[in-house]
Amino acid sequence: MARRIGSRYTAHQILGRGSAGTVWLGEGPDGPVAIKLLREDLSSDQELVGRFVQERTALLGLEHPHVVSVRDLVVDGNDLALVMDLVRGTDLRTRLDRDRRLAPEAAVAIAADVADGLAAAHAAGVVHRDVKPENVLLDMQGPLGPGGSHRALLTDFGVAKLIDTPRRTRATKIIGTPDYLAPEIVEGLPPRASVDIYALATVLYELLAGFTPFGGGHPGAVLRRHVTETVVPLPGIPDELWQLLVQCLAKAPASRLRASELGARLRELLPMLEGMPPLDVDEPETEPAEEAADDTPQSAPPPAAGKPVRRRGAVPLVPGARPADSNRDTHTSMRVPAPDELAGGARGTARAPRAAGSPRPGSARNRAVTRRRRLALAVAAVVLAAAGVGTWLAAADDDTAPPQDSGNSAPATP
Ligand SMILES: Nc1ncnc2c1ncn2[C@@H]1O[C@H](COP(=O)(O)OP(=O)(O)OP(=O)(O)O)[C@@H](O)[C@H]1O
Repeated sequence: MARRIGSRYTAHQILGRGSAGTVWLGEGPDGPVAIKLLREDLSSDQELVGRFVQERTALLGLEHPHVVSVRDLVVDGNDLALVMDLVRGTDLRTRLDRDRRLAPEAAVAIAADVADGLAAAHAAGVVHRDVKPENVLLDMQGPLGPGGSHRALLTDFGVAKLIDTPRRTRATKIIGTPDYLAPEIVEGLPPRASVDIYALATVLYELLAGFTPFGGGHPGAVLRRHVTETVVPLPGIPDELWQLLVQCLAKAPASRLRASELGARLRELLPMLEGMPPLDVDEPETEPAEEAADDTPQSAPPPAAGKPVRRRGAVPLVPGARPADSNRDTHTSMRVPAPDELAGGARGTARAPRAAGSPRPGSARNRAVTRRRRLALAVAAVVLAAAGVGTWLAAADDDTAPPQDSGNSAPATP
């Protein structure tokens, strides 16, 4: 059923729902548009409405081929709406759900588009703060790009910032999507442009691998990994691409590339990646939920003991929000962990991509492989002990957990 939004727009049909509201296919004076109608509890918040109006210029000013432009802001009675360019296509999460992994050329082309969009935003002083596949739209009506990829456009600019008002989120709270949160945010520092680079590198890793570098298990474990763990190389990834990922996933924000440079470097890699098939990587084991300590996010239902939890996110962007027809819980709202919580605990760590076909940790097959290796090691121990180097074996005993560097340094190349 059609619905009037302000005096100039009509919303015809729901395109989808997110945690902040519903996106409608609509019509305006200049043709079709997408209208994001914010949830009623948000639109009735006077402080939030004030911020929308204040940020109007920044939100409306962004024009770029890889950014979904906001055309208008409507404040009308109980309605608070963002009127955007309509993108005829799908979002990158839907594409990933369908294909699981993309060929490196297509993945890099999409990431380069997003980097270019970010470069324009950062030049205008706007930090996105919520770069993730859900916020990348693929234009399926335009011409195809490298590797058959569709043009990618970044959407939802400024929305995270607007909703993240001091009253809603005290300084000790983290707002965002755990898998894509830069370590400095986890540590409570204010988000700068480099958080978008970290999030984009996480998205690129996910496009290549089919999972995020630090995701899996309870959101608290995910946040800790961002701060303490080093990204583990993906089997078969070209070295130049890996180095770029590592640089942009650096713990130190200053070590990451700027968006414009990242876009240019990614495009330089495209010819080299032409025709390369998707990487042959299996998803690492998801940790059981009971690893969650006392940092259960607000409003998240307690997971059943021992039951694996879903890989992404926990609770909506705004406490109390529940996407009505979406099964994607993509945001978290948690307190900033204390330093000892971030540093401590091996639980939920030691995730590593496995080459396809290699056994999962803890599986029967893995235990059989482990037994065989232990036997081989025992035999080797006898030989080595005879040679007087038996101590070497003690260090080599744990063959199931890959080495994890908890520092900030870049890992070795694959
Ligand atoms: N400008 C647009 N043109 C076409 N479809 C859009 C547009 N913006 C959003 N959509 C679609 O509307 C749906 C909901 O988008 P929305 O931005 O509200 O949520 P989200 O980003 O998926 O989740 P969240 O807001 O919780 O991060 C998505 O499936 C997206 O594909």
